[in-house]
Amino acid sequence: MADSFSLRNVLENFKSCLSDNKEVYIKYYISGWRELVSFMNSLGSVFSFISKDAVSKIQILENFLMGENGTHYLTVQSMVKYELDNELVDLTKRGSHPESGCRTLLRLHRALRWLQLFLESLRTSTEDSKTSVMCSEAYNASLAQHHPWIIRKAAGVAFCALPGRDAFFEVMNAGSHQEVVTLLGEALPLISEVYQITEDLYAKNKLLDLP
Ligand SMILES: CCCCCCCCCCCCC/C=C/[C@@H](O)[C@H](COP(=O)(O)O)NC(=O)CCCCCCCCCCCCCCC
Repeated sequence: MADSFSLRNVLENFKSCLSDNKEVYIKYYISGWRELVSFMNSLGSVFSFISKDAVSKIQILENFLMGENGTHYLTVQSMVKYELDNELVDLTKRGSHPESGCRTLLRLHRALRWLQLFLESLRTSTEDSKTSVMCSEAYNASLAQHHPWIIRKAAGVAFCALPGRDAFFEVMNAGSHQEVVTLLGEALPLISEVYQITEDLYAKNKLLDLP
């Protein structure tokens, strides 16, 4: 539910993501994204084209996880191995597997980089920092490179509708400004670790440019 969002829940999910041997559980990865999407929805309908796309990607992964081959989708590592071994991924151009788990997760993975940059700049921001500026800088340094002009344009319009820094800290629902900053300091290393493990795995398997 939109009004039950708390930054703490996001943190909990990303914490639960990592197994003892540093594999990434898809279940918690997508729960983390669901939390973030519910947060974004509470910010207003200008963001709905973004949340629709995120939800559809979360749903694709959830369907794999719940489906008959679900055991192969327990972790990002097992998914990559299973889909590659069974030639279930379109590697160079879109073909018979336009919605593979690998390419779908890659889209969220790139968005996780945006999140990491955005949260880091929120954490270190000062009273006169603007959320819209922090958000678009994080976007330009990450996701934007993968988006066509029209999406970049629409994203830019949406960013202008972001609440100011004070209100933003408020809706994160994690206590005082100082408490939010502390929590961000705890959350970021976890998010970064999940990001880096996925990035290395995708790089090793040459999956970073999946169509
Ligand atoms: C709170 C501010 C929200 C700003 C969100 C920044 C991300 C902007 C992304 C714009 C994406 C526009 C939608 C369309 C995307 C697709 O074209 C594109 C490519 O997909 P395709 O290869 O299947 O065609 N899709 C993507 O790149 C995946 C985008 C997933 C975006 C997820 C964003 C969730 C944001 C959650 C915000 C939470 C704020 C956190 C503060 C505590």
